[in-house]
Amino acid sequence: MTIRLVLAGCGNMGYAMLSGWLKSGKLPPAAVFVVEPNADLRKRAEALGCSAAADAGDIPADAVPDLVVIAVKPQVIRDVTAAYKRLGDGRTTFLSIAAGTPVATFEAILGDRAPIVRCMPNTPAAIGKGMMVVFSNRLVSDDTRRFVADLLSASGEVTDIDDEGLMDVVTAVSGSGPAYVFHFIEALTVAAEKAGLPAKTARLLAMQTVYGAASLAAESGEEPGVLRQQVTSPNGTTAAALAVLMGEDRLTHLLTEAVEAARLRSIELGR
Ligand SMILES: NC(=O)C1=CN([C@@H]2O[C@H](COP(=O)(O)OP(=O)(O)OC[C@H]3O[C@@H](n4cnc5c(N)ncnc54)[C@H](OP(=O)(O)O)[C@@H]3O)[C@@H](O)[C@H]2O)C=CC1
Ligand SMILES: O=C(O)[C@@H]1CCC=N1
Repeated sequence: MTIRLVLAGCGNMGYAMLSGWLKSGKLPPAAVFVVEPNADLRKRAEALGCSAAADAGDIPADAVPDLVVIAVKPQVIRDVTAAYKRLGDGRTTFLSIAAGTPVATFEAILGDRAPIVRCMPNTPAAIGKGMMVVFSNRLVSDDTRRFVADLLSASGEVTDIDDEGLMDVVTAVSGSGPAYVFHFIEALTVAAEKAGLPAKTARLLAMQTVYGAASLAAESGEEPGVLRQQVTSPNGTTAAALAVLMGEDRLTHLLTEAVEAARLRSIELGR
């Protein structure tokens, strides 16, 4: 079958996206060629029905994929991208998910004919519940934008931005954000255990509470603040807890600091 998509890097995020695409049926596994040096990760991709190789040099020489997805660490991005220079003649679109790395870095390597899309996904993409934020260079045609948006929509919500400078804060909010929520689950579990619940029950309550609350916020169409007030009886238990979290805007300050730390790191990674 014709290779339509090359995935360079099938680690945490590359695999999450690949799984979402294949599950949706938008892409047949046989149309995907994975380049990944780690043998175990190659096997994992092959188990999905994709072809895989350790090196970009193993891609059939006559292959002209619609899309090359660059899903490697920002630290190796230049070397990895250079291996695909032959595909920079305008027929193949490049989609990078690397934190920090600007479109200009790819343009400098691939030349001035390559359509380049920069996307910031997150790991819930693996189950079709990701958040994908997309910035495209001027060579990406409307047709290609639609094609990429359709593919990415298999992984969850897709939104465009036209100011690339905002990608660092996007990364700090939705790219890294699932880790903040996972840590919240961990922290609530610890608090529940410290207050006397058995470990298994503590974990179940923390997990289902976050899942249920996020689902209610997404599905009810109600503002989070209104939903919060619906839980908070006057002078009740929730009010007592919220006085700790919201007093002096504690949690908001903490998250503002965390997002700023991630944003600054994203800028550093792009240098
Ligand atoms: N994880 C996340 O939640 C998110 C990650 N991202 C971005 O996604 C990118 C990948 O991150 P993540 O998946 O977490 O990282 P991983 O380390 O899990 O995956 C990257 C994979 O690329 C492999 N690799 C190294 N060199 C090459 C090469 N020359 N060709 C092909 N593959 C290669 C690595 O192998 P080896 O380990 O052997 O070097 C590794 O398996 C990063 O740029 C990150 O900023 C974006 C949004 C969210
Ligand atoms: O931690 C990181 O750098 C990557 C980018 C966003 C999520 N993970």
